[in-house]
Amino acid sequence: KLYHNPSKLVNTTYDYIIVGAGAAGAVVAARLSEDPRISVLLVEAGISNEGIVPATIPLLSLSLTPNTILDWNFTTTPQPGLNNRAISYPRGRVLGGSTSVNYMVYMRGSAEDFDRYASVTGDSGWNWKNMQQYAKKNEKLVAPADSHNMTGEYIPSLHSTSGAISVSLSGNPTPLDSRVIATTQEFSSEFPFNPDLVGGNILGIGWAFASIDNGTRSSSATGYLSPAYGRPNLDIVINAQATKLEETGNFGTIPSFRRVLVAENAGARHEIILSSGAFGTPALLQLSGIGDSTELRAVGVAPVVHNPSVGKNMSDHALLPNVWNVNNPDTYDSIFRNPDLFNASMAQWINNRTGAFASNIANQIGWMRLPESASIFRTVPDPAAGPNSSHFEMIFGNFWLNPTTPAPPAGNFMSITIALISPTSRGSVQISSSNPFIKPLVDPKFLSTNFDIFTLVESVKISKRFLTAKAWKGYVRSGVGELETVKTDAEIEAYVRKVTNTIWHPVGTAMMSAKGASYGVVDPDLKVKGVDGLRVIDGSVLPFVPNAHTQGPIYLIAERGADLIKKDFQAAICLTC
Ligand SMILES: Cc1cc2nc3c(=O)[nH]c(=O)nc-3n(C[C@H](O)[C@H](O)[C@H](O)COP(=O)(O)OP(=O)(O)OC[C@H]3O[C@@H](n4cnc5c(N)ncnc54)[C@H](O)[C@@H]3O)c2cc1C
Repeated sequence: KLYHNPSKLVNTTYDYIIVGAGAAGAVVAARLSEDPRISVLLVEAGISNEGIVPATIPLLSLSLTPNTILDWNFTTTPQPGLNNRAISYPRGRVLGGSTSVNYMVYMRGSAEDFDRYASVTGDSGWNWKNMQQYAKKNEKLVAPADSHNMTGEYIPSLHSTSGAISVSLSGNPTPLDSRVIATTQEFSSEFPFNPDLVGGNILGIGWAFASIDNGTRSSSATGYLSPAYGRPNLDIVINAQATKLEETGNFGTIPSFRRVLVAENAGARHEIILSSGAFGTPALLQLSGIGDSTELRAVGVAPVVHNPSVGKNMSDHALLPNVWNVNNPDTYDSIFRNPDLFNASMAQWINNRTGAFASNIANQIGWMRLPESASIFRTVPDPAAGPNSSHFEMIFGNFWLNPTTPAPPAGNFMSITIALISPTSRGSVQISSSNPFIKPLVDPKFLSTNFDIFTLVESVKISKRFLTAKAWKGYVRSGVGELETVKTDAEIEAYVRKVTNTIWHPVGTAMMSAKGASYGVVDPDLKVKGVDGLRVIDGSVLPFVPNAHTQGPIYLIAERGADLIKKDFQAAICLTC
């Protein structure tokens, strides 16, 4: 049952309470409630996704954040690496969490990402091979909105057609498509074509998948929660911000936390699962006395469990929007600017779910490495997950793809927006008050290392080289702003620091580590270290940001997390059976 107000909840005790209905929380709620013996409460601070039409139209995802009712509206602390700019940092606050407002690019990560998670946690269950069973439960490959023949754009055997989230190739061709692919042929050694970006081998440029079903967003709310709504053992409460977890006793010498404050007190017989995302989860742990004791005392929170790793180790993909003027009116800029074209695109989408509105931001993306001879490797070890993982991503947008700077009133554009995939900067999320309604300080420490700035500087030169292929002759006119004029490394660095922002993929703030490790927040089974009755299942457990837009890997983590809980539940009831 869906409750709109936490004070109306009839039950106050459940087997499991999940805090946060985003990518991960929705998966866990749906999977646990498949078992009719398990009662589940899913608590979500935001509103329902039902009836929010722009959130269903893929291209309008650009309008959903920042600073809307669907967004937590975080802002970073001033970032020295970005000339002290404080940048807005959207997070979904709605059923489906950030999957209801995101740009829908869908990947799983590189095989090496998951193998590294397995090796740093000492749990082979996180390795790529084992995680493919969860990829199968998550992905449902469907036809693109325009039903075009997909031959050559993907490898069918790498995909699942039976999972919960609908995934498709772009259903709207753009003038960039043939040019990007022709460049992979002309410059095949530097920019090789990748025949399928989802299968774990991510290097190269290929066709992008998106969580889109028949021209409509597929989110954790539509893919996981909607089919579970009628279950009598699942309650969902929205407009309900959890403000604190309460200590309920102890298990041996360690404290138990099985109650959560959501207007009323709600208690869990088995566990509370924090799925509040990379900002919400560490904040809730800290508000509940789990964190660095000195830092907690400084803001008036009584420490219960000293764990200095809570809120630390944040990593994210910094985003560098490189935009060029092009000689073609057929870019999305025209649609956004011209009410007649906008209305025609909307009418087409309403009529048959096709056209520009049925697609997301990019039809092709590329995953690139710095050359092995790059001078940075003389002083810095390669931070990538392995030799088949990337240092940066190229996102090819048929428009002004710069989320933080509005497009000018005239002109047509293309973007090669760069995401820094293997950053070495690490930031933090830290409450500044014991008041749960005061937002935590979010400090990603963007571009605070030599490796990060080196990589983005090189990526500008590499992107410019990409556009020297024959396919772009007569198409690209000039770089926008300083992009056109910067030449020396110092000039490019100044440009990078001026325009870089984020692609909103924060992870690591409640990172998992091996059992018994002296750092980390959760064990490999996602249970909070030094605490009984509490797990974290969301992006915050990932120790390194993956080679992917993060929803896919987080869906997979959540599928396995739900499996781990179900096994423990079975074991617990068998003690008494
Ligand atoms: C604008 C934007 C664009 C993006 N584009 C892409 C993309 O194209 N492809 C991709 O793969 N990824 C993308 N991402 C990232 C991706 O969506 C996230 O990595 C993923 O959704 C994170 O999953 P999560 O479960 O950790 O957190 P979330 O999905 O953010 O869910 C956390 C949930 O917890 C709720 N919550 C938080 N605190 C509390 C509390 N105290 N009480 C109750 N509820 C609480 C939140 O409201 C939210 O619903 C994008 C993100 C954003 C913001």
